[in-house]
Amino acid sequence: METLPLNTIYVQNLLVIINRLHMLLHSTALAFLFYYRLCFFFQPSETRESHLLLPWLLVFASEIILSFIWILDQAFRWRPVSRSVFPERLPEDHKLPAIDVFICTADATKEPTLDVMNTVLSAMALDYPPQKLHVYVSDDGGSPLILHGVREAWKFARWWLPFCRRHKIKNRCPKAYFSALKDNDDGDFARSSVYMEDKQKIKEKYEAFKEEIKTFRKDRTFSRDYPSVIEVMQETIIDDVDDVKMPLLVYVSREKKPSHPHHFKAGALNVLLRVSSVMSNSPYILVLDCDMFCNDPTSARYAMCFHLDPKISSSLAFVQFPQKFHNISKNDIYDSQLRSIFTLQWQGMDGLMGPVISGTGFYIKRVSLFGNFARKGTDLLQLKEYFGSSNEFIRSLNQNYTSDLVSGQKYALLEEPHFLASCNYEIGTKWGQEVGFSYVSVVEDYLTGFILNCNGWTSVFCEPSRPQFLGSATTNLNDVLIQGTRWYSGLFENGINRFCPLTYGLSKMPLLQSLCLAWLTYFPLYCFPLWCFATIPQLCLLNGIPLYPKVSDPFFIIFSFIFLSALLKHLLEVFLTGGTLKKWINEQRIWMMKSVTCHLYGCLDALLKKVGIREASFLPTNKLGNDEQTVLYQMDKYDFQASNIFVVPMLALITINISCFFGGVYRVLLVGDCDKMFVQLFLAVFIITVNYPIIEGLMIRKDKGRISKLVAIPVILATVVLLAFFKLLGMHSMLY
Ligand SMILES: O=c1ccn([C@@H]2O[C@H](COP(=O)(O)OP(=O)(O)O[C@H]3O[C@H](CO)[C@@H](O)[C@H](O)[C@H]3O)[C@@H](O)[C@H]2O)c(=O)[nH]1
Ligand SMILES: [Mn+2]
Repeated sequence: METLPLNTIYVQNLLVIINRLHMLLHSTALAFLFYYRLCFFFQPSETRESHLLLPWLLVFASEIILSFIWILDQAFRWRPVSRSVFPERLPEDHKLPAIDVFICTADATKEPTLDVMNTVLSAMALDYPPQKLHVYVSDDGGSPLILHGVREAWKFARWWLPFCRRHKIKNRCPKAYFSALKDNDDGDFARSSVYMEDKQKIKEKYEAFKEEIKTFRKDRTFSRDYPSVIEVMQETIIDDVDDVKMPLLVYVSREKKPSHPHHFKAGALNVLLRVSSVMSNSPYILVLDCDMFCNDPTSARYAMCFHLDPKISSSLAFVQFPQKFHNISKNDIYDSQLRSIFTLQWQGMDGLMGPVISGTGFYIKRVSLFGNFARKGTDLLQLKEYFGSSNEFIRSLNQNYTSDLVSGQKYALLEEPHFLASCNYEIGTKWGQEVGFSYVSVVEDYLTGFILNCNGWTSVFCEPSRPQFLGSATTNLNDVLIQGTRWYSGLFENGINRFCPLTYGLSKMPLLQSLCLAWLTYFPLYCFPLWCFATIPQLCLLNGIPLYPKVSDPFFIIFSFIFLSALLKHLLEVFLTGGTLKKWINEQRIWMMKSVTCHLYGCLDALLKKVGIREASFLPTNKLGNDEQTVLYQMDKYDFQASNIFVVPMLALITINISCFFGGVYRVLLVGDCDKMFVQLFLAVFIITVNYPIIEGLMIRKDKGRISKLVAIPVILATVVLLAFFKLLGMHSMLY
């Protein structure tokens, strides 16, 4: 029936009440804390407990930054919602709009060809009319391996797609399907012998396909200089598969020149955006990272439940599915799943203007990426300044456009796509600025989403219980921190450039939405308070300088309340999203580890980029599982075989905390001022306890992931020497 809604939205009322109550209590306590600090600074200096101002200033600055990030974070908790969809109410297949799928790959050594092809196959097998589905593979490495892989995937798909359709297979990524332990995916057909026969046959085909990809060898040339290659897979093979309806499959490797910036993934997506315009020109686009396979074929229909909903569709830019990963361990020591973002914060934004783009797993409306071109009118010259000089592309902006390339089956005529995929095409145009995915930041996903919000576009977050997409998360410390450095650099950079959410953003969207976006750009600033809290109170403890109220002071209650309220709220959120006590501790731990390392490097990188000392870079993550590392991760053992720039700060900080704790206890026993120094003693104990795995990694573990003594001993010695020096300095300054 026409009148039944395609989707519904619920406000999570209980959570709203809990959140707002907590906001009220916590912010009141924060107000008291500020009052306490300010009183100290306005005291006449003779009556002050401590003569040294600098440590107080640093600790207060840290408290200000933490409170600032906390306030921004509350915007996510203001109005969390959830949604459900009714795909069975969608119009008939022939009325559904077409979809282009963009799959990006960049590096055939880090992104195994077979896995990329599994993603391609899972996308081709989406439950959607095949003639309305067009899959484009962007290969940023220009690798013959990938091209060969795509050709083979096309051949295998002629078997795979009918098999999936015939038996209504849920798991349409062949690798995942064949490696599923139980046959729970076989559905109603599990016992039919026809199915079992078919399964055996397709398994053989898959093995042959795997073999074909494995044995293909071509010397990889690591050149950054090659012309574009575009190949449309065609129905040339007439074998024993009869008349299979196949989606379009296109391989695109854009032109690359060393002299020409290629803008990483955003650049690749923009090329696909243009090339696809003159081929299939579908109104909706699904973007996938090469490792994000479709775990469930229904996502396209689910997305259409929003895009075709007349109540929201006119301003709706995209439907975002959560990033989920197939390689997450139970306790997830690195929080590789980004729990808070995908189970909490995106629901929160969904209740406002909608989540930002998460890079992969979103269905976006093509026109939303074209900026405000509609307002520029139809002046051809102006349009060319905007979109570049391809007449064919500009014709494609017209909704009724049908490409000669596809409709006439004239795949040989690929001149226009090559022109659109060339290095020079974008020169002098608005691509990467006002049109397409943004080049301003390496986190093109965040910034493109931000700009969409600024232009008034909204989004929705769709999170069915069965994950629609599954990718590979980084699961060793080094990769986690390198990836983090790239993200936090990219995010923080957007807080200090002209797209600052609190200035530019605030003038263009509702307050709460801009606060969420501001949280995303400013949370890398955690590095400052966490470095301060791991050093300043400890050094002061060593020298008997109090920074916090005495236990007998009423303000002690305020500080304890804030500490407990933050921890318990986090614990509650972990529990409510299906986590355990262990998961909670692990999140606290990795938060500390990340804050003192990759948050710091990310912020520094962004600052250096701003003054022009550093260039943007994008190291794709490793999607090849390393067995040893995977075992460590599965056993909840931190893999400290990481770069020294990450391990050294952690070691130094834990050394400071341990030494200052013992030094502090000794001093307190000698002087008898435990009342005054209690908070600082407690803080050191807390940090040591949370970071216990570092001590274990150094003293107890014997496996490959332990901390190497060769690195540790010099760091510890140097830290202790510095501390002794500092202690002497402190005594000196107290005497005089
Ligand atoms: O020059 C490049 C670099 C990367 N990629 C592709 O971009 C995708 C994401 O790269 P990945 O190495 O997996 O980085 P992640 O940090 O895991 O990616 C997350 O963060 C990115 C922003 O930093 C988003 O673009 C991604 O969608 C999001 O999953 C992969 O498919 C790559 O092949 C390119 O196409 N060209
Ligand atoms: Mn990835």
